Amino acid sequence: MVDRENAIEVRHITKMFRVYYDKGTELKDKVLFSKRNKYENRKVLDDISFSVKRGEAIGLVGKNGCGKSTTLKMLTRIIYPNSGEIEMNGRVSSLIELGAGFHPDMSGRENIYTNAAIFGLTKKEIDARLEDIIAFSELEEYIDNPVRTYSSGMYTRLAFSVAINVDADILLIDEILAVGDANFQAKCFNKLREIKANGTTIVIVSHSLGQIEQICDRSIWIKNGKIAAEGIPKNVHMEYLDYMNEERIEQEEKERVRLQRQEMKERIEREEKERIEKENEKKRKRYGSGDAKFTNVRILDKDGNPQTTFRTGDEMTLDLDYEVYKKVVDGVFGFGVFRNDGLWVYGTNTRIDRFDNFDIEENGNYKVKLSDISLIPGQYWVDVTIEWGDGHPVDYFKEALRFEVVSNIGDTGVYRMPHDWKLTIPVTNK
Ligand SMILES: Nc1ncnc2c1ncn2[C@@H]1O[C@H](COP(=O)(O)OP(=O)(O)OP(=O)(O)O)[C@@H](O)[C@H]1O
Repeated sequence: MVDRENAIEVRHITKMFRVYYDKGTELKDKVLFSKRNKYENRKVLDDISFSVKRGEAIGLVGKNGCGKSTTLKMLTRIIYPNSGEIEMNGRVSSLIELGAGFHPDMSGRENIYTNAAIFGLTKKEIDARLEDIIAFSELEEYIDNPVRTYSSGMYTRLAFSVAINVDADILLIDEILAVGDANFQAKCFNKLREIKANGTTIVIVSHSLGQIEQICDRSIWIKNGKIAAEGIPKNVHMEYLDYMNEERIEQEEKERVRLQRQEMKERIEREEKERIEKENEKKRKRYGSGDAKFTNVRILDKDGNPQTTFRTGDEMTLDLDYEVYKKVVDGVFGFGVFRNDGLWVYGTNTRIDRFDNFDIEENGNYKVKLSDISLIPGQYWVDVTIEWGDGHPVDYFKEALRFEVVSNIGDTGVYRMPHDWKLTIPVTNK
């Protein structure tokens, strides 16, 4: 011990635990990951040093899993650090694993003797304080029954009574004040203050910051394996609570970002699905046996130039190249015109137009001249087709061409019906 004033000296301790990976439950995961490294070494405490003066009471605080109990277990020598040193100056009594030394078949009284003996008390010393121990435990009626017949509360009461009556120099307590009923808790709490007043060194791990503030002179906050702060409990706890609050806000922020990312992922997936659907839709716009196919399709004006805008009454020509991959017997060429709202305006083919039967054997071209497109202004689609004689499609090319009709006349409907007015009333040109 470097400083005789110190009851506890912890110097540069590091503690690692092996954390085992979950290999997954499915056979596939087990096979895939069978050779994977099965664990990693997790550093729970990273080069921690602190000391506790004789008669001083300190509290260890920090969020779940930060290593408070691990520290206490190392002080009790239930476990050992991977590196660093711990020195304890005095007899240690620990309220960590309550009643760990109890024998279930022995009575409460017998267990008091064996347990107190472990703490180093002689039979005489135990005799002297037996009544106090039994009285504190409130187990007078049951003290000669085997402890296996005790409820967990009774068990805890007995263990606590022994541990605080063995006159230890150093008392290590892990969340002990959270056990037992409220009355017993209050009794333990008062007893601890009494023990402290008598000069016992105390180290407490508790989630109840209030309890630590009432008993301890100092708090040590452990965070990410290091000591984040130490000092007057109230001040350390304030800092710790601020941090926890910030972390909670950060968690909420993280959760918000996670939700946003999920939404974005879902949107991308939805858009991709829509894109695929559109693609399929496009594919559906062209179907047939594929024995022949349109290769180049366009609309020409009356001068033979490609054009997509026409006036009502203009001339237009559909100019369609096709390739043949397999002879189409009794082939039929056709076309249909649709307004962009889907209205079928017109349709015909070479069979309807009484062509003699012909086979489509070689690459070629066909043209359809529409000498007077008497359509009302709007957008129009043209479907072009190659079919077998029985009407089955070879290449049905839906919406292969688009054109627009413009006019400044202003009549309405689908197509301009040729018409003559004969007025019987006199008309005056103004
Ligand atoms: N025997 C062990 N093997 C593997 N990991 C362990 C072992 N004991 C503790 N740990 C891990 O070490 C870390 C610290 O545990 P410890 O019990 O010391 O935390 P704590 O601060 O007391 O938490 P709590 O407030 O929840 O009691 C945790 O992540 C825990 O899972």
